Amino acid sequence: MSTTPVSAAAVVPASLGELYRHIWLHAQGARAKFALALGMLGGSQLLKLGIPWMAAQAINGIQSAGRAGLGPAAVWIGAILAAYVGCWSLHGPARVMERTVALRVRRSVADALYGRLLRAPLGWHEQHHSGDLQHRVGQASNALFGFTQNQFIYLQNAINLCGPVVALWLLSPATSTVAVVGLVVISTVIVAFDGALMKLAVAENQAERRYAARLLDFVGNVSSVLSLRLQEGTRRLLDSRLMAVFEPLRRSIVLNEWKWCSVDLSGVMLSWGLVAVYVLFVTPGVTPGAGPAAGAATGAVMLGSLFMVYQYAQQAAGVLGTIASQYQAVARTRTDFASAAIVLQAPQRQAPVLPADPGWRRIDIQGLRFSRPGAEGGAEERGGLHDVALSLHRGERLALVGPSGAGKSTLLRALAGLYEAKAAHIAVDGRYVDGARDLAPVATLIPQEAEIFEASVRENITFDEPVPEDALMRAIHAAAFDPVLETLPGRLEAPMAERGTNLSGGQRQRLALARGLLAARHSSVLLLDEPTSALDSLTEIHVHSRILEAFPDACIVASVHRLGLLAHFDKVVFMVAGRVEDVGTVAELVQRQPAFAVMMATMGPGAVAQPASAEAAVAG
Ligand SMILES: Nc1ncnc2c1ncn2[C@@H]1O[C@H](COP(=O)(O)OP(=O)(O)OP(=O)(O)O)[C@@H](O)[C@H]1O
Repeated sequence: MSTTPVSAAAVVPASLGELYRHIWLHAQGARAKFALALGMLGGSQLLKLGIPWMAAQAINGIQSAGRAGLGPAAVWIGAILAAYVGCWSLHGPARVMERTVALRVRRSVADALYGRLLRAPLGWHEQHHSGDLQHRVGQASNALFGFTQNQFIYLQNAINLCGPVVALWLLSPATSTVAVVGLVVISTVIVAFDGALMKLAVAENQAERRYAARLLDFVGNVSSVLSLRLQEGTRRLLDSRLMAVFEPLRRSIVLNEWKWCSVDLSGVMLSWGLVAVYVLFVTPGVTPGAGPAAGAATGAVMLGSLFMVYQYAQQAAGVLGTIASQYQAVARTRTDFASAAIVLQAPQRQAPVLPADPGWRRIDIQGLRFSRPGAEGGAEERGGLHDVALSLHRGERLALVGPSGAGKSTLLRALAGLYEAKAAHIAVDGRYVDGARDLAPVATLIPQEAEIFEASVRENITFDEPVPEDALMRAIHAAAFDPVLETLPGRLEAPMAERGTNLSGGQRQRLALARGLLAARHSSVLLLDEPTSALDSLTEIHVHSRILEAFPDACIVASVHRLGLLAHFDKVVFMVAGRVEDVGTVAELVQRQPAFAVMMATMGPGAVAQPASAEAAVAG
């Protein structure tokens, strides 16, 4: 997990077009099913639109013919029931199909975002909090999932809005015109409210991610919080982050009430206004489909027709409420999905260029340069690599030595392709490989961090990849985890606690090392970034001999702090401030590099540390 601050990049809500583009993209394999579902849902809604008209026929029939109208009315009522059955036989299966596609979309989005995170360079990850990124992946995939499975609502709203307007037009163009004007005015008000609400939602999402990231930091590092008695301090910090979420939330709560009040009042005014327009301006008895012109003779308004106008007016006004609520949900979806933008725009590591040739004998790296994002070109460029040159020979063991911060881990990460080098010339067996800047295809980096997951020992090592049992046992042996395994009930199936808290620090590191060595079994370059730092000196020497034994033909490049280990290495690569100062045997470097000589004198085999000279060595 990175400890750099949460990214606070501005978020622009995703457009509707973008949402639909992503649905289309991620519904691959089920696009026809999705289109069919939408067609069926539309059909069901259109069928439903005819129901008020059928009801009007039944009521008008009874009003005109009295008891004699009961028979035809019963037929219309039967038709209404049949229409409902028809609606459901389309709607039900279509909803199941629509939601199934939504599940597929969610899976595909979550996988695509995770994939992009995995292809982003490590340097990019170091600038983004893992809790923030995790929140973004969950929020964006859930947002698109919800949007996909709610298409029926949007379709239903569109039809319910247009349908009554068309029906009213057939009944009375004047009423329909008033309805359209009213709907446009109310929609404008809704859009204005939601524009403001969306801005608040962006601020709320950002604050929410900062809160989630901090919570993850504290819960994930609970042992430091408890042992350093940081309970109160962490509670205060978390509370302040939560209050930052509440600030935009409180404002949107108030704005929301204003919005709903306006929508509700204007809806009621619209539906009764339409009934009034119909009664005042439409001549009774000329209503199309109103049945016998009994009303025309008396000048009375036909009840069924009035009921129909009221129903359609209610439907149009009622749908506004639904649209207002859906529009708000869509606005939220646009904002939530936009939180994936950082992941979608993350730089992606180049595909490996170096051929994964297992037969190489010598690799020469020259002019390797790396800059940390944001640090490029500074007068005192910190944390970079400067024109590093290194030759790797098959079967050779190289120890990277240098004061803390010299760039040993940075070099190993750049060689493994986790950091993207700005420039490098790589030649394999004397042949320059155009475009190659790292050794990723032939190398495996085993990191220092012993990240243990809540899973069995086997799962922690293999990550559920099918692996031959003997390869697994060889990796466990090389990492010297076998004596620990003997003591675990259930052995390979023994459960590990989150972060491996049921193991000692050194045991955790050996378990993680076994995972690394298994992953490296086909690699010809092994990059070790102090994966044995938590072991006591004797165990560390023991583990190193086993690793060298297990990889006799590989080139091993290891960052070494305990200089007692140097006897296991052929050469020392001495680094200071991001540069390789010298390469040679221990004896040669003691002669040529005074700083190295001081380190050997104070920390080498048999040395007794002298604080003054140790300081000189660290100052490098
Ligand atoms: N994520 C980062 N962002 C910015 N600077 C960093 C980052 N990681 C390391 N650095 C800087 O890069 C330089 C080299 O760090 P690196 O970890 O490679 O040193 P090292 O030689 O491996 O040190 P150590 O022996 O203490 O592990 C240091 O100045 C360090 O502060």
